[in-house]
Amino acid sequence: MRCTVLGAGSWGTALASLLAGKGYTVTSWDKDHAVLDDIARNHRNERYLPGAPLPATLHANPDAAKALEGAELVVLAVPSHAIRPVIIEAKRHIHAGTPVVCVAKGIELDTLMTMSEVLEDVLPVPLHPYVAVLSGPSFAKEVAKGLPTAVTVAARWERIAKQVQDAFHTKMFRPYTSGDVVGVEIGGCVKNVVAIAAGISDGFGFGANSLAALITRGLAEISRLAVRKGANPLTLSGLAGLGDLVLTCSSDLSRNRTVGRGLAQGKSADEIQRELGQVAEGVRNAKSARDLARRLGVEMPITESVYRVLYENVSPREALTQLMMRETKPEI
Ligand SMILES: NC(=O)c1ccc[n+]([C@@H]2O[C@H](COP(=O)([O-])OP(=O)(O)OC[C@H]3O[C@@H](n4cnc5c(N)ncnc54)[C@H](O)[C@@H]3O)[C@@H](O)[C@H]2O)c1
Ligand SMILES: O=P(O)(O)OC[C@H](O)CO
Repeated sequence: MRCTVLGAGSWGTALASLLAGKGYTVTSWDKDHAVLDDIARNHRNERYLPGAPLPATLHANPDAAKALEGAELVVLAVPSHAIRPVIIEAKRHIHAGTPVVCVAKGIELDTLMTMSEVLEDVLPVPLHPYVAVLSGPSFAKEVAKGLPTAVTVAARWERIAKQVQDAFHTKMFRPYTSGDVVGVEIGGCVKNVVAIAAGISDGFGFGANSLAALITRGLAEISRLAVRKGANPLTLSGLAGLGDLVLTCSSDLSRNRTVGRGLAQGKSADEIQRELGQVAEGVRNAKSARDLARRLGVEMPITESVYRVLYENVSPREALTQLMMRETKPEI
């Protein structure tokens, strides 16, 4: 099978490496030509996955048309804010009937569309059923090391979800299928925002009680938003919901959690992101998820608090006080 992975950052490279390792013919594309050069010449991506050897069968091409030539599977692995421009550019090179798998976790600013909604907005109607999303607890660094990982692949068409599941399945990478595209997307996106709150909590030296409360109440508000968008609530207790939320809130590998820790130390989001040198989707998603929640009339107090810290100059301490001192209410 010929696969094209658009985006050669940490996640795109980890997945491209996985697919190439299965014997598929895989080509990576990115706007950063230095990264592509490193992949093609040295079988490395020192910028995003330092130290990870990549299969010699993983190719790289800076020309999107050539990279997409003959693709039977297209993976979109750029950050969520780049999905629209990238698919606008790529669509004329994608043949009808080719599954397009989005692995970015986000809600678009301004339009407040999920990634599959953005793809359906750009792609011609006959291609819509071929859109899939892959999400779940999956740090690129661990996948690149071949550590056991399970994820969810959702598509409107069961046949497409199954096709994508088969394409990614290995001894160490186990995808489950789902028909609940929006549930998988909202879970994957909003967990990044809750992870920032978890990082703040950790940065303040708060303990296990706080973390458990954030994960549980975070899941409650993620589920409220997802259900309001038509999701099955059970999806949110799966890999793309609770699974990814627990992972991201509790591991130091998480970039979003790292942002939260930096905020607790008094750094600005810009400064922390510069230091990271990689995308932390929760920063943008705090705004888009909060705007979407307001538009749909869904209460999301943790998301609202993270938004205030990032966009309204409220100090993390003050945001915590506001969060804790809201009017008391029943749990469910
Ligand atoms: N890294 C992970 O562990 C991981 C795991 C699961 C999902 N994700 C999701 O995958 C998406 C990508 O994240 P990442 O970790 O690979 O980010 P990253 O910061 O490691 O890499 C982003 C890549 O996208 C490229 N890029 C950015 N804008 C572009 C544009 N307009 N056109 C072409 N290329 C562009 C950059 O050059 C870079 O190579 C995010 O939505 C993230 O939440 C990441
Ligand atoms: O490092 P983060 O916080 O962007 O999380 C990466 C993945 O989304 C984990 O599943």
